[in-house]
Amino acid sequence: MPTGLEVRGLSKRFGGLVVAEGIDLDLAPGARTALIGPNGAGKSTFANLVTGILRPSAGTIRFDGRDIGRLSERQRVSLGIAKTFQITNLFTRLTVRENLRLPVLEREGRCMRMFRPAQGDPEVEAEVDALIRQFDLEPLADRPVSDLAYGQQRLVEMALTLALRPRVLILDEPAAGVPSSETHLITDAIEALPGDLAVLIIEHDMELVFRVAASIVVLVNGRILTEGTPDTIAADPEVRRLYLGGEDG
Ligand SMILES: Nc1ncnc2c1ncn2[C@@H]1O[C@H](COP(=O)(O)OP(=O)(O)OP(=O)(O)O)[C@@H](O)[C@H]1O
Repeated sequence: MPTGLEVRGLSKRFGGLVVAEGIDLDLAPGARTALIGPNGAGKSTFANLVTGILRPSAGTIRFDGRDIGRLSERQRVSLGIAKTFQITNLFTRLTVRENLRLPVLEREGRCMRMFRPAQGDPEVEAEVDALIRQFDLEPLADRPVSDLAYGQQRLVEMALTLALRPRVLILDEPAAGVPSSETHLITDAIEALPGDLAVLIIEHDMELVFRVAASIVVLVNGRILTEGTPDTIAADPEVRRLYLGGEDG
């Protein structure tokens, strides 16, 4: 049985506007694939189709061989398909540690415990501590999220998503809005993700993309223009002309 995510012929129309057309994409365990393309190419739409936020007009989405195209977003999360939380989902007045407890408890179906102090639960605390260590957040763990630099807040966002224990992780513009002096935090965090996790990175920062991706898919006008290793993509004249800003770019 095939493992991982297998997308075939995925299409999406908004009225007469075609925003995804016949997209085929596989994400096996351990994949580090970047989805790049100009503004409006359909990258976020693709992510929303995979996570179930949007319904496709045509095509199939399989996970471990099972057709998941009709499952809700929540059902897909419980199977292990997760997209990074947006920063707006962080409780900025709560500490990093307090924020991280929430998805751990949520995953365990123990939301009710939020009404009682959760810090007494050693299993939850051990897991939260491990996430804090993984993302190098130890010195900040007991500070309110609002005290953190933007890049660090984006790390908390990634840690929150990892707390759901996904098998496929979609990072939707993880470096967007992050000052260049903090981009290394994001790159390092992506490089430190579990080796067997399948990761799809949607990102405009080409330095980040070329550092972390093993494979790059170029989307233009809702269609895959080309895909390949970073070296192949960097050398592709059409990609350079259409996306990377010309032959000299
Ligand atoms: N709900 C919607 N209704 C109508 N059109 C939409 C909707 N969502 C997205 N679009 C259109 O779909 C196209 C693809 O948008 P999408 O956000 O997926 O592109 P993108 O590649 O992620 O762009 P960016 O890099 O700017 O985030 C755009 O033309 C956009 O205007």
